[in-house]
Amino acid sequence: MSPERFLSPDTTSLKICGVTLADDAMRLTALGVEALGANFWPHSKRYLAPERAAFLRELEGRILRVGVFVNADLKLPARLFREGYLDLIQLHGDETPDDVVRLKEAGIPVIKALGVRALADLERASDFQADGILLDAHAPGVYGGTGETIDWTLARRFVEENPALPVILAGGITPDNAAAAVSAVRPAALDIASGAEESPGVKDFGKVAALLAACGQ
Ligand SMILES: O=C(O)c1ccccc1NCC(=O)[C@H](O)[C@H](O)COP(=O)(O)O
Repeated sequence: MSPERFLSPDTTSLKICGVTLADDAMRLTALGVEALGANFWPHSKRYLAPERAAFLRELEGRILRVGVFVNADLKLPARLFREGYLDLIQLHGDETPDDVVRLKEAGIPVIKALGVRALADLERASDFQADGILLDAHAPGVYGGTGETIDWTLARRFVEENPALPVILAGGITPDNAAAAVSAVRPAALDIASGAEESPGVKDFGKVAALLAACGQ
């Protein structure tokens, strides 16, 4: 799976975020999940230390491997991309438009996450020359993985007003509301952490199967 295919608006792809275990990554791949997220922010409940991430290299070409970073020194995502751990970088903190440009100039595909409370938060999207924008709950200090939903009406309007911009919808998506999220927002992808796990960093494959079905797979 290439970043371009994952971000294509033709269908809604599924990204399961916060993977910490090699076995979970293999099972997601075997089930045909398009993308997994590995969280390299040390304060996350789903933190994956780079020295424990070797399993990601074995999955090259079989599932899109997305690295989640929060206010990191950009040398870390650049190194993990260059060394074949990752296919796409997700900046999920207070990164600037220049941070995105620096990674893009190094040939690294990037998506930028925005915490959404109101229309003004969405207006920041045009500052970033990212390959896609991820809309998540606004979560000061925690940054993500909260299980809180965002206003899907605002998200749908954002998708309609930016037809050339891949939009990934996150925040509080579960097997119970995923199909409704797809039909209300029609994003390029759904991104799910807490709604796909039995405990932080440990995936629940009954939930994953239901989420795949909700995305029409
Ligand atoms: O999941 C985390 O712990 C996390 C912490 C800090 C930044 C980002 C984080 N997760 C990134 C994701 O892409 C999640 O899928 C997204 O925030 C949605 O989470 P959830 O509402 O639990 O599905």
